[in-house]
Amino acid sequence: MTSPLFRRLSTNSRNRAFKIVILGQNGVGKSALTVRAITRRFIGDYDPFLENTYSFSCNIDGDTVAMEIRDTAAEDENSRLEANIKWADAFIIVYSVTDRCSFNECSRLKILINSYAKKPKSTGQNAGACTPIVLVGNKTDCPQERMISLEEGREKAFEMGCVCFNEISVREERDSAINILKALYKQCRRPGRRAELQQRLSCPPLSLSIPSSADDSADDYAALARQRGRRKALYTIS
Ligand SMILES: Nc1nc2c(ncn2[C@@H]2O[C@H](COP(=O)(O)OP(=O)(O)OP(=O)(O)O)[C@@H](O)[C@H]2O)c(=O)[nH]1
Repeated sequence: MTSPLFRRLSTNSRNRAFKIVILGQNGVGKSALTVRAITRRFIGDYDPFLENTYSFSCNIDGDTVAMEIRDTAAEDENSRLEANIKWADAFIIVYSVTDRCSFNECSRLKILINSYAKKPKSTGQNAGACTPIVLVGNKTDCPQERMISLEEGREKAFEMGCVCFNEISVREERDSAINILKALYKQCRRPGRRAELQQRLSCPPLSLSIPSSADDSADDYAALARQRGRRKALYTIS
């Protein structure tokens, strides 16, 4: 990915951009999601060994928001993964709905985030419990190859304490990727939102939300939460 649209960042950048790391097993579409979010384009093939951090800005409800997004490489060794987790403010964990292995990998990544994520300054809480994570099931354009149902994805998001869950097709959908980034930002950076989120995530009931593109799912999600004896989904991003 060498497009001049991208500005590569040094790892010790001091700007105050919102930092997001994309994690997931190889081949799930991390690079595709990153490129789609920044350029709205879908490019078929990406170098699986490249890890890149990109800066860009986007308009969120009239505000220009600076973001840094790190697309991690498939072969990242654990020490690199640890560094990436420590760097981030928030995470997108991606699996492919056509690949059960990639789905199982999400739980391992959540455990690593629990171990390594930045500790919130304001509280002595477990860092992982307060770390905003979005779970994304990609490749919904391959229904014949689907191995993970929407319900399984939602259940996993509950288990992992994710703030959002959505299924998308990076290939087919132009705006889903950027909507996920915006949703994550809104959950974390709006004035007062981060503290509220941390407080709620530190409680046993999980707080979950649905990006605006999945409005229809919000009621289902809330119903699932009630069925499981958990609090109704706390946020619906508009
Ligand atoms: N059908 C389909 N293919 C996709 C989609 N998103 C990505 N792909 C394809 O999946 C393959 C892997 O995509 P990448 O973006 O390189 O995946 P990655 O997770 O970055 O892979 P690594 O760099 O190896 O970790 C490529 O051939 C993409 O074209 C999608 O939504 N639908």
